[in-house]
Amino acid sequence: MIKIGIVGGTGYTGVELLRILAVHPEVEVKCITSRSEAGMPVADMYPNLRGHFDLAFSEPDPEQLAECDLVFFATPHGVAARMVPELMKAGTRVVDLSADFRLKDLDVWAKWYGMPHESPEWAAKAVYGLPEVARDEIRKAQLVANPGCYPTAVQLGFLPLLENGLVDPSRLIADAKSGASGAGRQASTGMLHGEIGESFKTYGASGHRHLPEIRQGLGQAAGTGVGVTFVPHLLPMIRGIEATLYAELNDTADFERLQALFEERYRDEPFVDVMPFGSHPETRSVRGANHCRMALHRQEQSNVVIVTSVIDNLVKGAAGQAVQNMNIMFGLDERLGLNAPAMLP
Ligand SMILES: NC(=O)C1=CN([C@@H]2O[C@H](COP(=O)(O)OP(=O)(O)OC[C@H]3O[C@@H](n4cnc5c(N)ncnc54)[C@H](OP(=O)(O)O)[C@@H]3O)[C@@H](O)[C@H]2O)C=CC1
Ligand SMILES: CC(=O)N[C@@H](CCC(=O)OP(=O)(O)O)C(=O)O
Repeated sequence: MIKIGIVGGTGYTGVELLRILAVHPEVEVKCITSRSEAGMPVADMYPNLRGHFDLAFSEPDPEQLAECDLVFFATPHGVAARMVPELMKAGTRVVDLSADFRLKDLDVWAKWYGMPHESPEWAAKAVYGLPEVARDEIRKAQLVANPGCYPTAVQLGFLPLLENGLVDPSRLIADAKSGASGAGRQASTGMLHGEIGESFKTYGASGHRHLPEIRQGLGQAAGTGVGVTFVPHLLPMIRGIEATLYAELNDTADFERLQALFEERYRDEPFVDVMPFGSHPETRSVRGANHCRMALHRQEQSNVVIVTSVIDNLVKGAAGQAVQNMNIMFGLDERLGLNAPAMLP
């Protein structure tokens, strides 16, 4: 059994990790940390986990964490950068759900996250954990930077177009919407039901910290710098991201082969579903599931290809993708613990 530690077990992504790991046949969760709830049985706080975990939350203890085979960090930015070097020295493997190890340019990281990076050495060595791009590197990695939620939905939708040089990489648009769980569990006025219910708004339209992450990933796929306009929106729902992506085709004749190209690109990917041309993927079709569903569209007399891409921000956008990465790192079937279809309605 793989011995697992989770730092930040009381947050939304932490409890989602527990929900997935509760039915994973190859893992044993050894410690789940929370500073504010240390001593409280996990199942008292999260009754959905009654009967699955006997553990109580504990203070983060570097020695106890170093005894694990793999530690997930489900913590705010900055925590993993501080704690990871010691775990690396102990030979423990890490999947970090925060953004600490996602960006290779640490000046850019410091600008967006408002602090200097505390572990430049490991930021350089970390593997960006988008399995559909970096499966072989993830297999060998000691430290995996789990992608952000918006960057997952956006990159998966654009990748086939950019990898094949079919669109103008300088004029990409990602219009993305998220449910409120994307902001985490800590209380804030802006996230009260009374503030976001019956309403819909953009935020971060002049710049969001996922923009440099999206640029980095798409730039690698295109083999050149990309120009992306990324605008996030907050939806009055709990889970889910929908990203509507726009790109200008270099040659409209290519349109005919786009559907086949997308199907071929993702044919062997267990968690990417290319739906029939013109479909409208819904967030509820991936709710609680590790899938990204996408579809292609074209409007009459237009050279713009539209890709709509949906994920559950807490699953393929966070905890599910983290478990997928763990499965790859330990040579397991990638789908273990992640086979459940979405909940409908
Ligand atoms: N929510 C989402 O959809 C997504 C989130 N992420 C990222 O995953 C990470 C976790 O997100 P989320 O679960 O939403 O966050 P939450 O705010 O819901 O939870 C944060 C957790 O971290 C713990 N924590 C906070 N500060 C520290 C610290 N200094 N040392 C140790 N533990 C700490 C908290 O417990 P306590 O304070 O009691 O120790 C809590 O358990 C974030 O970096 C987030 O950006 C990534 C993709 C999607
Ligand atoms: C709705 C909402 O607030 N979403 C969050 C999503 C970001 C997130 O989860 O952070 P990571 O970079 O760790 O992925 C936001 O826009 O800040």
